[in-house]
Amino acid sequence: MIDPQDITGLILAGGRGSRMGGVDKGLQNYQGLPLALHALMRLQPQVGSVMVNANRNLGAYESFGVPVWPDADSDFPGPLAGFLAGLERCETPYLVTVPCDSPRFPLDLVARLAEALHAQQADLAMAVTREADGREQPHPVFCLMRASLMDSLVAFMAGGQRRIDRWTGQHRCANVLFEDKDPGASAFFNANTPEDLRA
Ligand SMILES: Nc1nc2c(ncn2[C@@H]2O[C@H](COP(=O)(O)OP(=O)(O)OP(=O)(O)O)[C@@H](O)[C@H]2O)c(=O)[nH]1
Ligand SMILES: [Mg+2]
Repeated sequence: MIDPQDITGLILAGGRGSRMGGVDKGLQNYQGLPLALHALMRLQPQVGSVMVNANRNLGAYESFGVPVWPDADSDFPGPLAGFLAGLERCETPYLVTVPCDSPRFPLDLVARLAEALHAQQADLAMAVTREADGREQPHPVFCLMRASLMDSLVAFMAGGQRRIDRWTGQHRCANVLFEDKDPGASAFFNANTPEDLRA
């Protein structure tokens, strides 16, 4: 069993938001509150502590009352840079990431990832959903990992690589299937465009 207190939660809000016109996606309102604040409110009860990874408007994220860490590199190399920023600051044995733009992710996300990681003695666990055509769709930014993977990630990124699936593929990974009762209202819905936000 993994104690939730041994897990640090990280909200990934460090992207360019280019499909949303280059805005800071985590600060865009959804049902009256910033997207990243929705993520924070959902994640906080599931873990021991939470931090935010952001690269712009750091003061706005700090006003949520949790630590905020930017990427070490300021050239937006992708979500793995956020993983690294989190692992560098993580003081617990586990780190779990969620993106800032999925305000309805499951309330038992972390518990189920932790259960699978423990049961399979894996290094990582990630969420997977089933598409309408039966295919399994991984969601690698919903990822629980051992904090000891930091050295591996440093080496991977130092080699100029940035693809999440390439890195996770180097480790023993537990895939956790979340069945959506209503695929039209998926818990893993994410807002990439202004239209997504209004939907
Ligand atoms: N730290 C960090 N996080 C990133 C970076 N790029 C994307 N992310 C995060 O990874 C998650 C998934 O990325 P996307 O949904 O593609 O978001 P995005 O990159 O801001 O948006 P687009 O520019 O439209 O692709 C989001 O939570 C982003 O904040 C980056 O360069 N650094
Ligand atoms: Mg992107």
